[in-house]
Amino acid sequence: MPVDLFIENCRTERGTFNIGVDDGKIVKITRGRIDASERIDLRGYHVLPGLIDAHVHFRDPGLEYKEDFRTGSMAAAHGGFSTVIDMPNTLPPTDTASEFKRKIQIGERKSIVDFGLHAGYSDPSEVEGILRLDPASFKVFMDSLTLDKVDVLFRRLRDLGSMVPITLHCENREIIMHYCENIGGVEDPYAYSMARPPLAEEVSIAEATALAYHYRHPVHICHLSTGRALRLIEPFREYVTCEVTPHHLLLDSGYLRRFGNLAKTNPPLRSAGSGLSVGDLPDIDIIGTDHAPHTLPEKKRGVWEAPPGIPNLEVVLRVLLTLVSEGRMNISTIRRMLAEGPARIFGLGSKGFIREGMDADFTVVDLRREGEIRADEFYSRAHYTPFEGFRYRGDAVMTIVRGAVVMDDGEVLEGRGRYIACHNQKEHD
Ligand SMILES: NC(=O)N[C@@H](CC(=O)O)C(=O)O
Ligand SMILES: [Zn+2]
Ligand SMILES: [Zn+2]
Repeated sequence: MPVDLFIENCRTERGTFNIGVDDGKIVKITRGRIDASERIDLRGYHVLPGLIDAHVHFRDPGLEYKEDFRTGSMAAAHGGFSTVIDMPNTLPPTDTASEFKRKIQIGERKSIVDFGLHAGYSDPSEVEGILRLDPASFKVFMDSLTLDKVDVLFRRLRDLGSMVPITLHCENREIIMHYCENIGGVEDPYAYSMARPPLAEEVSIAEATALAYHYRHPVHICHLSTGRALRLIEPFREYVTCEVTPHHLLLDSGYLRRFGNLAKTNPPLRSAGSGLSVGDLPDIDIIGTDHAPHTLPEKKRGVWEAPPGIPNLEVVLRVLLTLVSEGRMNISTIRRMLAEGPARIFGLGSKGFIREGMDADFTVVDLRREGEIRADEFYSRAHYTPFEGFRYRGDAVMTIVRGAVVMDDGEVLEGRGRYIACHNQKEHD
């Protein structure tokens, strides 16, 4: 009985194999041949497990004018991602069981790649109903929620016997408000950065790690922005995982001079030398894009009114592969931080690895393909990036989701993304 698809000459870091795919799953990894209805020859390319971006904001529902599940998932496919995990700060927030269910339906109708969902949190009585819908985590913005409410979430999850992680945006609200008062609305992007100093992140991380340690509950810290923040996490690695974005890894506050609000993001880009660098990657669990699209008119507002956020789905892999081509990074780091790591932390049991029985998700890259990053070529609705003009060497040439090609040679095709139940084995029906 022929399988659906036979993918040959899949070069990976562990050697070159042929892969048999049937019903969306990897059914055979072999050096031999398999009878199949369809064939793809990947000679000359490098094959990664389908990449997973655990930190995207698709703005759907409620803010679709910025991005929606269709445009965001097309940007994901174009950027080489076969799975994303979407954040809950939509309108209304995805912090009730009914809103969570609604977003599953929106995603299954519009997404061309697979997706998980981070739940929001406000009412403790919603937690149990949301848990039944298999969220990747509960996301809390520490710059907008008081600690007593965060403590109630830890207690609720403990009482319900759940080990679903709590994902945190770590900036301390009181420190920010205090620094804002002292700076008083100066119309300069640097002033905005000074109002959200590294100290606000460090204090919030201290709170987060203390809660994780006290409750012995997994905590995932988003978009670390300084080396000091990374060192604060060190003693708590048993319970705490962390993420870095491409902009906090490679850009610094100097970019604000040239890009202004287009480089405005929370936490802010840090001064050269205090941020994170490629040398820190072994101590960091995952790379997340924090794909946070806004419109150009919104970004043209004043420094204090323009919304913070940078769209990175169509930038991150090109930037990382360029580091690989420069010998500053090993391609296995991409596999660890953009596939294995997110799958492990967020319980995507059928994804993250090229193994028999796993979903047939693949990101195919051409390590030699060169080009220049241009926001006007993005599938995202957000046509801006502080990486504008970045000359890259290495790009995604094919994205495969459960055996279906959703991007081929840079062109995004049709696709049917599926909601992925996290932290348990049952497929979401
Ligand atoms: N990172 C940002 O600056 N903005 C994010 C929110 C967030 O991740 O904090 C957004 O949703 O726009
Ligand atoms: Zn955040
Ligand atoms: Zn975010």
